[in-house]
Amino acid sequence: MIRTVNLVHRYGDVVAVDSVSLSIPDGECVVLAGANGSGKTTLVRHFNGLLESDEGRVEVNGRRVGADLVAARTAVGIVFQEPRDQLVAATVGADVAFGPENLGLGRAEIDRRVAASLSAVDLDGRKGVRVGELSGGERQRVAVAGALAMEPDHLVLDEPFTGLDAPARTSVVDRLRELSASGTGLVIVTHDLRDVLDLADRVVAMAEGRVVVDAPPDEAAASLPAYGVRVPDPACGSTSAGPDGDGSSDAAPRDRRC
Ligand SMILES: Nc1ncnc2c1ncn2[C@@H]1O[C@H](COP(=O)(O)OP(=O)(O)OP(=O)(O)O)[C@@H](O)[C@H]1O
Repeated sequence: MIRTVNLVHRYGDVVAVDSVSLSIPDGECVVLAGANGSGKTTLVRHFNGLLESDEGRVEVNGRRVGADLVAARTAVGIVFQEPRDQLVAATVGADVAFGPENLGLGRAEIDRRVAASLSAVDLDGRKGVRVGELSGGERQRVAVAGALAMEPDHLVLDEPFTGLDAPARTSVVDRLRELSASGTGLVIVTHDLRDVLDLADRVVAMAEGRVVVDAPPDEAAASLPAYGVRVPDPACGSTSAGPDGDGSSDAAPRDRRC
């Protein structure tokens, strides 16, 4: 369980997260939506202690995050927007092994985790491949595998579809669907719900640092465009976004999907 209580984060005069209280039970798939700058990334960086709060607190499994960072980072894995920046080793296998090695696990356990994590993202047998030879979608999946190798209760993905073409997006969504079905909690950060709405148990939307929507997807969908969040068009072939979103690219044919 991830829990924030009246969490406030400021960057100088900017209140990026403004008194957010949120509980995310184990196993739940939450889509965290909102326009650019609404505070999503800042909020999730608190989930495993990458930032310190100005006010309020964050707990993971009932413990304050700052009191046990290793426990928080083991329970909550985060994959950021640009996976290229997160791959730390030369080969796929070495990269995925990096986290478990830092936990001080034995070789057999590390090898088991690497194999299971690569299998979960459909990259079985690719551990010897050099990271530089991977496509964008494959790099994203290696980043997810690296987080999975920590065997987290919750996997947080910040804009996991940025820069991916349609087949790569589909591949990542398929993997996320399987992970969710196998019990891993997911928090998917996005300003575009087209790929993920049907995965979600719950949609939380932010605007100006506050939670403005917290509801099941069917209920949430109608109010999201007003907060700059693209939602799938039931007629298929177009999307809608409010004035605060980046709906300017909606008309681009390459961006359309059903
Ligand atoms: N390192 C930083 N220094 C100063 N201001 C920041 C910093 N990071 C974010 N901000 C500001 O905090 C607010 C929230 O930003 P944040 O990145 O958390 O929002 P977001 O919803 O994740 O946006 P995006 O979708 O663009 O990543 C914005 O006003 C942003 O400009």
